Formats: sequence, structure tokens, C-alpha cells
Amino acid sequence: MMRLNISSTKQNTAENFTDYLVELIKKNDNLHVALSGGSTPKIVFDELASRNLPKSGWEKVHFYWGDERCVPPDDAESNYKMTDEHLLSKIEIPEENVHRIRGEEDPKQEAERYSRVLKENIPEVDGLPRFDLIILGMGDDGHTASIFPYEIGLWNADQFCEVAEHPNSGQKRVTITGRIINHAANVAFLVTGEGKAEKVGQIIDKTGDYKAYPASLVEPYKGNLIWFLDEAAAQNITDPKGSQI
Ligand SMILES: O=C(O)[C@H](O)[C@@H](O)[C@H](O)[C@H](O)COP(=O)(O)O
Repeated sequence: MMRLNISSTKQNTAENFTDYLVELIKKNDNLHVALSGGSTPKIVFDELASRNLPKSGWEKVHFYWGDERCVPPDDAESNYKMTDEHLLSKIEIPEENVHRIRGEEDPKQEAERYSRVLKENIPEVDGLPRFDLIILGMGDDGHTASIFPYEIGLWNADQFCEVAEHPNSGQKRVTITGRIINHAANVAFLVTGEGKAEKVGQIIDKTGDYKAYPASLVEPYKGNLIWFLDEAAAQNITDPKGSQI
């Protein structure tokens, strides 16, 4: 099931998504959540931290990452560092509930280790670890997690995590793959800004080269997909209401 949650501004999008996540935390005894990186999550993490959830709430949550740059955790490029600055350092989540991708390790070995981390920590459904929620962003090129259009074949990798490479910088990344993403109970895209509008419109309307964009492959088999968008990112969708299928 896919639905759109369209807000007027980026801040409203962050608030709506945070309401959704806080509700999930309250309704569940154990929540396994994969976080996205980049810049959009910063405003969401600040909003989430501002809600002052009690320690008893955070003790139910396990954080993972959908992807990580292969850099040390104190590097400006690190998704972990960004998350720590905007969220982890402000909340009472037990250290053992934070499952960092070790960007400082050998990428191939870390992809294998993290695949084991998912298998060992996340309850299986139909033989695969099933995240309660995977948060994804989308790049201007239609990439998601760290699966880029030129490497779209990574989506169908057998391993739960694979090594990717940024097309411009050549920066190595560790990313979860399509098997895990589409097995999640809930997937939430967080996409804002005019720069994303063209690809968002093509993916939602299934027009143009949408099949070339890894983000278009996100279709949870038995789960829910919600696009949290601001109006700027949603402006090209032909029938925003009708897309609430
Ligand atoms: O490590 C990363 O960069 C992200 O996981 C990546 O997939 C991100 O979500 C998109 O590039 C959107 O990034 P922005 O939110 O900064 O536009």
C-alpha cells in the first residue's frame, strides 16, 4: 500500500514524519528502524529530539543505518556523525541499541559484518530480517540509500548489504539492498525541495525514465510505503490525491 503525505514546507514535513514515528514507537514494544543519511534527516532528527521522549520509549528502539559512507565516525561525511549531532547525543537511547555501520573498516568486510548484524538482531519474517521501519531519502538522480542509477543492479544483490561507489566522488559506501528494503513492514521516503520534483513526479506517476531510478524500485511486498513530501518536491505529481492507493 502506498500513500502520500504532502506538507506545505520542509519543517511541516519533518513534523508530520516525527508524529508518525513517535506513534510507531508508542504502539510497539520493540522497533527496529533504519535511518537515512544526507541532509534532509537533520531537520527531522532535530524535531524528533525536541519531542523529549522518555528513556522508557527509547529503550524500545533499535537504530540502524540504510547506508553509510566509508569514512571514520568523526568524519564530516559520516551519516553516523550527523545522526549523533542531531539526535543520538540528545536522547536517552541505550548504546547497545545503536547499530552503527563501521565506515572506518574494510568496505567488503563491513558489508558482510553488517549483513550478519541485521540477521542477528532483527526478527525474521519469511526467513528474512524485517525492519519495522526503513527511512529513505532520494537523491536528485533518483538514487536511494547508496544504490545509484549506474549501479542499479546492486538492488537485486543476494547479500543484505553491499559495497557501492558514489558516481562522482568515487567514495565507497555500505548500503542495504532491495531484498531488505522491500521486506520492511513500513518504508518512509523523506523527500523535500524543488530539485527532487522531476524524479518524484516520474516515479509516482510511473512516467519518463522512472524505471532507471533505484528509488522507483521501493515497493514493499507486504508493507506500507509512505512518501513524506513538501509541496516543492510534490509539485509534478499529476494527481496527488489519486496516488493515495
Ligand atoms: O548517505 C546518503 O547520502 C543518503 O542515505 C542518501 O541516500 C540520501 O538520502 C540522498 O542522497 C538524499 O540526500 P538529501 O536528503 O541530502 O537530499
